[in-house]
Amino acid sequence: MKIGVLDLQGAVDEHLQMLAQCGVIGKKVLTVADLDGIDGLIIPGGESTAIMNLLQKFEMLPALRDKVAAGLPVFGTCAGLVLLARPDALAGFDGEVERNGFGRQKDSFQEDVTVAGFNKPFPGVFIRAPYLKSVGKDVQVLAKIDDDRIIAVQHNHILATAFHPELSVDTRLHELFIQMVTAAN
Ligand SMILES: NC(=O)CC[C@H](N)C(=O)O
Repeated sequence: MKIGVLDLQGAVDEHLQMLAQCGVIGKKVLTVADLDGIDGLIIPGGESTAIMNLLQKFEMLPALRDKVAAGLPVFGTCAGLVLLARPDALAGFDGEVERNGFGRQKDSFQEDVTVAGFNKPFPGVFIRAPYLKSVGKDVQVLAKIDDDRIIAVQHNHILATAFHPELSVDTRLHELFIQMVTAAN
């Protein structure tokens, strides 16, 4: 199994280390050609506007959009969630994003979150994190915070979290994604 990590900007090495801990060798994806032959893709956190600009600059956006539409499993964390939700970016699922949704006071924080299907809380690392105000009917909400802020979703072959699982020691979300990749291939 080959899982790519989009390497334009953001927390790339941490995702590669997490994949390695799960027994999967990740591959850095820097060009359109790198998208060929991968079974799944992780889009890291960072700055969604910067990643979007680089996707356009390196002419990767149409190819990646097509792959997402064709069923390539994608796991987006933080800025990756923003790009998956934006209709003009990857349009991976239907959701209304509030960027930097936790404001200045709580720019960065750690909080245990309850994730559907997990038997104990997940240590959520939030860094200028977005949240989803609402999602489409066919999008499964995996976690919420503060009652109504959606922070993890699954939609068919798409997984997205507002927090950074790669910055925790908990591999369960990466394992879930690896299962999704296995199931899709
Ligand atoms: N840690 C992050 O990925 C922050 C995301 C950033 N606030 C954005 O909108 O792109």
